[in-house]
Amino acid sequence: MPDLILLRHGQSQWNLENRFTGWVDVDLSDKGRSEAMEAGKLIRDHGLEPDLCFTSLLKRAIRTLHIALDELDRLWLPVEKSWRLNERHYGGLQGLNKKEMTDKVGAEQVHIWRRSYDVPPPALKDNDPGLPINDRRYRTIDPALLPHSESLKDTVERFLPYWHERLAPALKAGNTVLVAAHGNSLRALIKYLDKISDDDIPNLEIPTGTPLLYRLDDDLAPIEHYYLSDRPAP
Ligand SMILES: O=C(O)[C@@H](CO)OP(=O)(O)O
Repeated sequence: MPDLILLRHGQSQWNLENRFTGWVDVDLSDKGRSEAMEAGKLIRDHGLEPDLCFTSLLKRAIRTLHIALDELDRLWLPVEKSWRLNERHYGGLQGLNKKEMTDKVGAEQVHIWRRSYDVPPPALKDNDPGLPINDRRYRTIDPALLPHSESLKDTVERFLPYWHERLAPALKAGNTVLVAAHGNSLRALIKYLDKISDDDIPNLEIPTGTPLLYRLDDDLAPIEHYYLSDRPAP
């Protein structure tokens, strides 16, 4: 029975400041580091032993993973990083304050940008220096694949090839897999795993730094899932 542990990064500095973050490479806050440590303890206390780790190209997820692995005394584990696990790209909203935008354009518009399934936020312009195409870490990626902004639907479409090519085979081979990623990239994966409808997905929220265990059958269909903080160790 393959086990998949999903871990949203701990609180970031921009979570704390209530700013749209997306692909901006913001680090963890002090609270985020503590959450990551706690996540490692929970994984250990529940007797889980990850074999392989996957994370994004963004330091809040990478650092969360490292802190959790340090707590597990498993810093030696193989870690694969991919842009496909990155947070949803928030386009022209990146860096703006969510409350200030709510005051400016109204709560309904902000909710559409944050949680609608297929409405992308305003796109970055072609000459924007902040475009991923100008960032060296994405230099090996086909530029046509790199976003100017993304809806959750777009995030699902770029995440799922990675599931099929890397995560699913690792699970089928019998590995316990730990994925340290982001609120919306994990919402994209969970939408697929749990067959959540486009209409229901806006209601799914994932807390920072709390391991979410999926127990899967041999075809990788979920048998059960729960947050490790929700139950005492078996
Ligand atoms: O700003 C972001 O990138 C995300 C995650 O923190 O925010 P939201 O919950 O609004 O999608």
